[in-house]
Amino acid sequence: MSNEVNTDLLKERSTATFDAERLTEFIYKGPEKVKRKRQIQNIVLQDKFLQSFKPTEFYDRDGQYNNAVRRQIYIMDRLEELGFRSETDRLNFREAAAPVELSPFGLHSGMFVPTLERQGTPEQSRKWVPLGKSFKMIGTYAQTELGHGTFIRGLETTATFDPETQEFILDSPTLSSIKYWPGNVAKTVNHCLVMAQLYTQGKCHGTHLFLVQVRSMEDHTIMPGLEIGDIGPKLGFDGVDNGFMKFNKYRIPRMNMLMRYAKVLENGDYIKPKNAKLTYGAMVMVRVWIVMDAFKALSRATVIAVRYSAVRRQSELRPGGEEAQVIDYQTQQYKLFPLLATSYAFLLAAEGMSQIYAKISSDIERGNLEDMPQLHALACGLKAFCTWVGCEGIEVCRMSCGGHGYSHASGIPKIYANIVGACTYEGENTVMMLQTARYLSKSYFRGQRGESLPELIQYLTIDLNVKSTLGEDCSFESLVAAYSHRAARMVATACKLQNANKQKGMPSHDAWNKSTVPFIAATKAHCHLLYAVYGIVENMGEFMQDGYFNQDQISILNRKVLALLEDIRPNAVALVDAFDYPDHLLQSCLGRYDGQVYEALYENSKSSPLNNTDIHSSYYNYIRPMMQKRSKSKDISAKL
Ligand SMILES: CC(C)(COP(=O)(O)OP(=O)(O)OC[C@H]1O[C@@H](n2cnc3c(N)ncnc32)[C@H](O)[C@@H]1OP(=O)(O)O)[C@@H](O)C(=O)NCCC(=O)NCCSC(=O)CCCC(=O)O
Ligand SMILES: Cc1cc2nc3c(=O)[nH]c(=O)nc-3n(C[C@H](O)[C@H](O)[C@H](O)COP(=O)(O)OP(=O)(O)OC[C@H]3O[C@@H](n4cnc5c(N)ncnc54)[C@H](O)[C@@H]3O)c2cc1C
Repeated sequence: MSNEVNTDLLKERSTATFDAERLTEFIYKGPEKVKRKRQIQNIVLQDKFLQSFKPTEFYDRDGQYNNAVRRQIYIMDRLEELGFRSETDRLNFREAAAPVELSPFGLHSGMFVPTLERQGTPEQSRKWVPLGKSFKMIGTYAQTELGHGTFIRGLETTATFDPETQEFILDSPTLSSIKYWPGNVAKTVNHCLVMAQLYTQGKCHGTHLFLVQVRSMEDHTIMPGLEIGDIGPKLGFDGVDNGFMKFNKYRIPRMNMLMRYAKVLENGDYIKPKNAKLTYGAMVMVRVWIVMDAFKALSRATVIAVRYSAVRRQSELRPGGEEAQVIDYQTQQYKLFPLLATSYAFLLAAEGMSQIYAKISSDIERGNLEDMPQLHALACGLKAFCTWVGCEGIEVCRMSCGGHGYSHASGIPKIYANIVGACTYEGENTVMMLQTARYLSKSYFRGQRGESLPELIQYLTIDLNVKSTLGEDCSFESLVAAYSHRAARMVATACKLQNANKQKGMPSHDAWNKSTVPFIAATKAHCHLLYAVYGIVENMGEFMQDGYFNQDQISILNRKVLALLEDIRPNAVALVDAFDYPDHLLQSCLGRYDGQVYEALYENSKSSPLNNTDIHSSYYNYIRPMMQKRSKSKDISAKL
C-alpha cells in the first residue's frame, strides 16, 4: 500500500475554512482528552494479537463467536495490565480493540452488573456486584420470551414462592413462555437476571427480576431443570450467542429475588414497590445509551461516505471536462450533508440525554420519583427517533457509495447490521414512540387545564394561530419556532382526534388506538432535532398544513437548503475528519484517511478466503462432470 494521500482529499483538507482539530477538541472535550484517546488507539494499533484478526465476514458463525470470546478476554487482561482506571480510557481501549465485533460479555457489563447494583438491596449488591465485576459470575438479562417481548406484563415465566423451603420455583408453563433472544445466554453466561411473574400466597404480583444460576461454576454444564441453546443465525450480531432457555420447576433461594424496591418476606407476604415501573429501570438505562450508539453508527457511516465521495470521480459534470468528484453533484450533497448535520445533532442529543438521565436516575435512587415519567418518555422517544433516522441515514450512506458500498470492504454493512437491531431491542421503536405519545397526550390535556408543564414540553401550550416570522436570514429563533409550532399543532390534532373518538362513545383504549398513527407523527415531530432547514423542507407538508409558512417563506427555505449545501461543500471532509475515527476503527477501504480506496479494495479482495485456491473444488465435483456430460449429448442447444 502506498503511503501517499489521495490528491483530491489533500485538496479538500487544504481548502477547508476551519481547523478540524479544533472541532475534534470540542467533540472530545479538550486537547488533552484527544491526545489521550489517540495514545490509547495507538496501543491497540501496535498490538499484534488484536491486529491478527481477519475481518469478521471472513469467518463462519462458530469462528465469529470464538474470536469474539478470545478478543474480549484478551481485552479484559490487557486492561488489567495497562491499569486504566478512568471509564473514558477503558471505553476508548475497548472501542479501538473491538470497533465492530460485538462482545459476548456486552450484556454482562451493560445490563447484568448495573441491574444488580440498582435493583438489588445493599446486601445483595455487596454480595453479587463484586462477583460480577470480577467475572466470577458472568450474566445477562433474560426477559423476552417466544410469545412476548414488548408486552412485559404479558410475560408467562412464573416464579412461585414456596415458604416451606424458602425458595422460588421458576417455570416455563407454555411453549410461548420459553425465554428467547436474551444475548449471551446460549453459551457464555453462568447466571441470568430473569424477568418472571411473581406468585406468592396464591396471588400474582406482576413481573420481577430474579438472579438465576444457569450453568455450573465448576464445568459450565447446564443446571438440571434447564434447557438452553442458541437461537441460530441473525441479520447481524453473529458474534453474540442470543439464546433460548426453558425452566422446568427450577428452584432458587428466596433471596435471589432482587428486593430493593419490592420484597417477599419469609412468610410469603409481598411488600409492593413505590412504583411498579422501577423494575423496568435497566431498560431505561440502555435506551439512553442507544442514543449515543446511534450517533456513533451514523457518524462513522457518514465519514466513510463523505471521504469516498471526495475521492470517487464518475461521469462528466462539465461536457468534455474531467470526471467530477461525485461530492460535487448537488444530489450527492443533498444525500450526505444533512446526515453530517444529523450526526452532530445526535452527538448533542446523546450528551444531553445522558446528563438528564444522570440527574433523574440519581433522584430516583434517592426515592424522588417525580421526574420518572419525563425520563421514560424522553428515553423512549429519542431511542426510537435516533435509531430510525440513523439507520435510514446509514442506508443512504451505503447507497451513495455505489457498488463498493454494498461490499463488506466498505465497512458500512457491518455498521448497519449492528445498529439496526436497536430499532427493535430495548423496546420496539413504534411501541417506544407510543409511550412518548401517551406522555404528550396527558401533558397536552394538563396544559389545556392550565397546569404547569416541565420545560421540555412547555411549547405544547403556544398560540397556534401565530404565523411564522421567518425572513431571508432564516434565523435560529424562527426555525426553533417553526419546529415548536409544527409539533404543538400535531400533538393538538392527535389529541383532538383521540377526544373526538371518545365523544363518539368509543372506550378509551379504542379512542387511543384509533389515533395512534397521528400520534406517532406528532411524537416524531416532538423528537425532531434542529438540523433545521433540511428538516423543514423534507417535511414541508406538516409545516404548511395550517398556513404557518406563506409561499414566499417556502421559497426562501427551498433556496436556503441548496445554499447551505454550497456553504458546507468546502468543509465537508474537514467536518468528517473532526470525528477523529482512525482507519482501524472504521474498518473501511472507502473511508480511509489517505483515500487510497482502489488499492485497499484490491488488497482486501485478494485476501478473501475464496481466493485460497485458484480452482475451487466445486469445479472438479460438479462443473467439470456437468460439462463432460453435456459435451457427450447430441442436441447441446436444448440443454443450454
Ligand atoms: C411498553 C411498556 C413500557 C409498557 O409497560 P406496561 O407495564 O404495560 O405499562 P403501561 O400500561 O404501558 O403504562 C403504565 C404507566 O407506566 C409508565 N411506564 C411504563 N414504563 C415505564 C418506565 N420504564 N419508567 C417509568 N414509567 C413507565 C407509563 O408511562 C404509564 O404511565 P401513565 O399511567 O401514563 O402515567 C413495557 O412493556 C416495555 O418497556 N416494553 C419493552 C420491552 C423491552 O424493552 N425489552 C427489552 C428486553 S432487553 C433487550 O432487548 C436487550 C437488548 C440489548 C442488546 O442486545 O444489546
Ligand atoms: C439483536 C437483538 C438482541 C436482543 N437481546 C435481548 C436480550 O438480551 N434480552 C431480552 O430479554 N430480549 C432481547 N431481545 C428481544 C427484544 O427486546 C424484543 O424483540 C423487543 O422488545 C421487541 O419485542 P417483540 O419481539 O415482542 O416485538 P413485537 O412487539 O411482537 O413487535 C411486532 C409488531 O407489533 C407491534 N406492536 C406491539 N405492541 C404494540 C402496541 N402496543 N401498539 C402498537 N404496535 C404494537 C410492534 O410495533 C411491531 O411492529 C433482543 C432482540 C434483538 C433483535
